[in-house]
Parts: sequence; structure tokens; C-alpha cells
Amino acid sequence: MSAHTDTMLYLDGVSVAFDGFKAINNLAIIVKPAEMLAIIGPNGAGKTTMMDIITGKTRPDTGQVLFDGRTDLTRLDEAAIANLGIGRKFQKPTVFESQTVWDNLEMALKKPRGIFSTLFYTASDDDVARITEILETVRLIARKDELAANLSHGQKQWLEIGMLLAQDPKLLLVDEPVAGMTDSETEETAKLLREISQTRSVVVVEHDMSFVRELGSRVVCLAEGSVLAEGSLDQVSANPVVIERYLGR
Ligand SMILES: Nc1ncnc2c1ncn2[C@@H]1O[C@H](COP(=O)(O)OP(=O)(O)OP(=O)(O)O)[C@@H](O)[C@H]1O
Repeated sequence: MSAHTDTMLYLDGVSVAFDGFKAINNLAIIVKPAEMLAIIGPNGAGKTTMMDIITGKTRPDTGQVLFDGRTDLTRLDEAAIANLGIGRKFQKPTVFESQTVWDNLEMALKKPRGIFSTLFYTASDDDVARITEILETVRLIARKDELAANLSHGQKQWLEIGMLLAQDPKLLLVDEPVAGMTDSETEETAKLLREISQTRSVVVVEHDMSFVRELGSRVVCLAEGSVLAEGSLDQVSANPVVIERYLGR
């Protein structure tokens, strides 16, 4: 197997069929270290299935899926893939509502999970610094002692992004993060994802085009399980085939 040392995520020739229907069809996608990529495309284009393949939930029938230039993800299970440093955020936030914002992040910190480490855990200076840094990134420092239940929908999404950051991922997969957010939360989410992508690779699946514009990243439009077009949002959204099959609908 060839090495792709300058890539964080490398998909080539990836296909998967469900009952003979090709949900992913000869898909090729590359994400570089510290790069953000936005994935757009019509319903049923295969965006979720692509994320499922990366995280080990779905096995491709054919193709290469490499992480960090060398690790073959198609041989690993979901837990092993998460441990490598791939974090996935689903559309619905799943924070612990009855815990404070701070405690949610403390629980999410990457550390051994034995019964003793849980029972006798007190945050070290390092942990406190790390949690504080994450709180600043996800715009929740002023709400750190609040119960997560009392956050707005958008703030819950940010907290969950923070919980993923606590796991120190190299690659973050984010599924429709701004659905249900206010305009100002949407704008702030674009900013925070841009900040995160200074040091980590980020893949965002999104239908909201004004948000994708704010991301300012490279864009891939999927349709019928393959790349229909890629480039800047301006390039992709001026593509006649993209207009016909997606944007013009
Ligand atoms: N487990 C499965 N069994 C059968 N068909 C599936 C399965 N998972 C996905 N599909 C089909 O594969 C195609 C791609 O679905 P997928 O959910 O990946 O699209 P999507 O781009 O995420 O769509 P949306 O924008 O609506 O979320 C769809 O036609 C879907 O019905």
C-alpha cells in the first residue's frame, strides 16, 4: 500500500452498495492536515455513508481509506478508529444535561477510564488549563458553571464540539452543525470551526450555503456517491451540473 504522507484523510476508489444500490461509487476525497473541507450535495448523495465509512460504521466493498497518510481504516473497528484521533459530531447534541459545562468537558478529557481513575479523579493543573482553553475556543467560558440543560441549542452544539476537542482529535467530522441555530450562532460556529482547522483537519457536511460560504474552505459536491465538483464555493456553485442536480432544485 502506498503512503500518502501529506494527507490526513485519503479516500480513493471507494464504493459501497446496499442491496445492489451503490450509495458510494468510486469516491475519491483528500483532506490535508489542518485543512477544512465542506461537503455539500443533494439528499441521498452519500454524505452520511461517507462519514460512516471513515468512522468504521460501514465497511466499503472496495477502495482505499487511509488516515494520517498510512493507517488503513477499513481494517479497524469504530472504537479503534476513534482512538486514533477521529472525532465525529452527529447532528443532534448529546451533552450531559444534568452536568455543568465544565464537568461535561472534564469527563470528556482523554485519560485512562479505569474505575479508580474515575472515583479518585481530581483535575490536574494541566487538565484545568486544557479545559479553560477549550471553553475559550467554543465560546463558553462565561457559562462554565451553568448546567448544560440551560444552554441554548447552539451552545449545546459548541459544548459537544468542545467535548470532541477534549479527545484531541486530528480529524473532526461534523454533520450539519448549524441546523436550528440562530444567525449569529451560525456565524460564530463558522468562526470557531475556522479556528479549529488551524491545527486540525475538519470535514463539515452542510446544506446551509451561507454557512458554507462563511467557512471559506474548499468545497466538494457529492451526488450519487461520487464527486460531482470541487473547488472554492464560487467555483462549485457556478458549475452547471451542480446547479442542475443540487442548487437549482
Ligand atoms: N444501511 C443502508 N441500507 C440501504 N440503503 C442505504 C443505507 N444507508 C444509506 N442508504 C442509501 O444510500 C444513499 C445515500 O444515503 P446517505 O444517507 O449517505 O445520503 P446523504 O447524502 O447523507 O443524504 P442527506 O443529505 O439526506 O443526509 C441513499 O439513497 C440511502 O437511502
